[in-house]
Order: sequence, then C-alpha cells, then structure tokens
Amino acid sequence: MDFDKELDKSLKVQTSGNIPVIGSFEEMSLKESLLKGIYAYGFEAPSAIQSRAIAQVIQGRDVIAQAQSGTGKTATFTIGMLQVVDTSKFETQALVLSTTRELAAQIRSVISALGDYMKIRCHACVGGKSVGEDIRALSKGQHIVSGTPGRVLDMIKRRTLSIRNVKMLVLDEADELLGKGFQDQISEIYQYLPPSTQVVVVSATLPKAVLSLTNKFMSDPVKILVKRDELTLEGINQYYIQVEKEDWKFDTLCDLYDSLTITQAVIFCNTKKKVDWLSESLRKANFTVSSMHGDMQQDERDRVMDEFRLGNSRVLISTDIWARGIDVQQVSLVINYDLPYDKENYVHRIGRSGRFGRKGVAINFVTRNELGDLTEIEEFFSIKIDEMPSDLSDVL
Ligand SMILES: Nc1ncnc2c1ncn2[C@@H]1O[C@H](COP(=O)(O)OP(=O)(O)OP(=O)(O)O)[C@@H](O)[C@H]1O
Repeated sequence: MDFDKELDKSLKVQTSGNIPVIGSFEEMSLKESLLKGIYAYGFEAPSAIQSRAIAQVIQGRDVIAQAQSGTGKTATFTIGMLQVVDTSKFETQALVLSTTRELAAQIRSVISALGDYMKIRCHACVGGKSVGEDIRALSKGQHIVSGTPGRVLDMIKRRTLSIRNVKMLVLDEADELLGKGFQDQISEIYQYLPPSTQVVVVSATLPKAVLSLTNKFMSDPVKILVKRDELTLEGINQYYIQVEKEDWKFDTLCDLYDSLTITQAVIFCNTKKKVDWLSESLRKANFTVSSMHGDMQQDERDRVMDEFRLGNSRVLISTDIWARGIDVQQVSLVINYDLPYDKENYVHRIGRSGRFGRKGVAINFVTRNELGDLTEIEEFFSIKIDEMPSDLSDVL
C-alpha cells in the first residue's frame, strides 16, 4: 500500500496564505548529503506536512506546524534544520526542545540519522543524565542540541551551552511546552537566544489559547493547522468497553492479554501509583509486562525503552510520559485503562498506534460513571467511539 498517498488523501489542513505543496524531496533544493540521508533512512516521498512546511522552515519563516500524530512532524523540522545548519562551524545553530527525556533522545537519533552524510553533530541534553557528560559533549561543539527545558536552561546558565549562534528554536509538543509546567523555563530560554532566532512550533494539538500565546515570540508566522474534527486518524479504530465497576477493568485486561501481544501495546494509566499497581498485579497473575513512569531512575527508564523498541517486551504500562511523540512503529493497540484528564492527550495517546498510515486500535475502559467523560471526548473531537465487538480478533 502506498502510505503517503493514502495518508495525504485523508488529511485535511488549513494553511495561511498560499503555501506551495512540494511533492518530492528532490524538488526541495536540499543539500546532496541531506537528500542522501533522507533516502538512506527509507523515506521516498514527503508527507502532507513535510511537503508544505519544510520549504517554509528553510526560507527562514517562523512556522506553526500542526499535523495529526505519526504523520512525520519530526522529520519536517529536522530536514528544515539540517538544511540551514552550516556543518563547517562547530557551534550550536539549532535548538529543539521537547517534553520528555525519551522524546528528546528520539529526536536526537532522527537528526543524527538524517544528517549522517552531513556529519552532523547532535547532542541530547536531558535531565537524569550525567551533567559531566553533557559538559564534555557540548565542549566538543554540537551543531544541534535536542533537549528538555530544565537541563538545557541549566547548560545555558553554566555557559556550557553557547547559544550565541543559534538561528532556530523548535518547540516540539509546543502546546505542552507553553502550558503551565514548562512555560517559565521556555520563556527564560527564549530570552537568552539571539533576537533574530527563527521559531518553529510543532504539535498535533494547538488549542486557540496556545496559538494566541505564540504572538509573543513569533513574527508573522506561516500557519499550517488542522481543525479539531480532522485530528483523529481514520486508520485508528476506537472502541470502549464498559465495566460495572473499576475493579473489573483488571479482569477485562487479563482477558485481552493474548490479543495485546500480537504486536505491541501501550496501556495508559493516569498516575504513577496506578502504573505500579497495575503492572505488579499483572505480573502476580503471571503476565509479562513492562512499565515506565517519571519516578523511575533514568537508567531503568532507558532500559525499559530499549527493550520495548527492540520488541523484547510487548506490553508497556505507562503514564502520560508516553502520551506524546514516542514513535514505535510496531505499536498497534493502545488501551486507556483510565481516560486522560487532558482531552488533548486523548489523540496523542491513541496516536502511539497507527504510525504513518499503519492501522491501529484504541480501546477505552470505562465504568458507568466515566461514560460521560467518554462522551465529552467524542464531542470535543467530533468522533464516534463504538462499543467494542465481543471478538477482538475481528478488529485487530
Ligand atoms: N516521508 C516519510 N516517509 C516514510 N516514513 C516517514 C516519513 N516521514 C516520517 N516517517 C515515519 O513516520 C513515523 C512517524 O513520524 P514522526 O514521529 O515524525 O511523527 P509525528 O508527526 O512527529 O508524530 P507525533 O504527533 O506522535 O509526535 C516515523 O517512524 C517516521 O520515521
């Protein structure tokens, strides 16, 4: 199946002005070494967001790029960034900020892979890792830094990360970075950057309040936006299972376990405590599961992540730390053991499946009391979530 064409037909975007759509990577006038990196990585044609936004980033415009989950936003800003970085200068010219350490590390590896033939130097600057290693890596000279706000700010303040020559700032998962938890750190980092820094803002969800905030630090941005009712992917089938009481969710999950391991599955809970409880209970019942949340040591988080990426573990239980950006193509099933508190995160969570045109299934566990929350999600995204058919193999 031609994923690109399928994907393009079903996705609707709104753009500011008349933004040209460039149908191939060759037509983007990219450096030879970058083009080679793109093809070596296995990309053949640009996705909808890539064919619109890459050229705008390269032209130096401030860009607001919204696109559905798993449709190639990372490569959009990465290709734009790699094209404008001058690799003969061993100084940091672009800075990418994201919400979790795992996501910052994933972005670093995409940058390194696509920029392989350009001999790009890119470092992930994230919390939980040795500061000494950051200092060593940064002192060698890194063209691009991908990091989480706290550690990046720390490195700037220590003058270990020199931002004098930064030309571009990318805010991935921008709505979360500009929300309460990160806003102060982001604005502090921004104030250190040269005034002419180009800003690229990226996310699958960009609520109006966030869009209006961007006026403060972006000038006349090009906007590529998706309406809320176009945000869920057609390739992800969404269902709910209603249970009498919360306790029964556990038995329902046990019944589903065999189906979960057909490919890979992610199960979301709303709290770290519940992740611990659910994974321990499943293990006690002799099911093999991995788990991950923000209170775990970073080396343990890294180990769980590596195992899951390699496919050595098939069922991962996590909090919203896993909701955004993480790309594991084999994930075809997402279970919301709890519905997310934050409606936006619903599309991010279910978007861990159905990556780049692949099929996915999302199952929401709800008690009678939670049915109203499910309806709110349906109304918010203008979707219809059906009751799960009795035989899951019909839908997987
Ligand atoms: N042009 C392309 N051709 C083929 N595969 C692609 C292309 N662009 C991206 N991909 C692949 O699609 C997958 C999803 O891409 P990516 O992680 O960039 O999505 P995203 O839009 O950032 O998603 P999210 O909203 O979850 O952050 C990745 O595995 C990536 O390698």
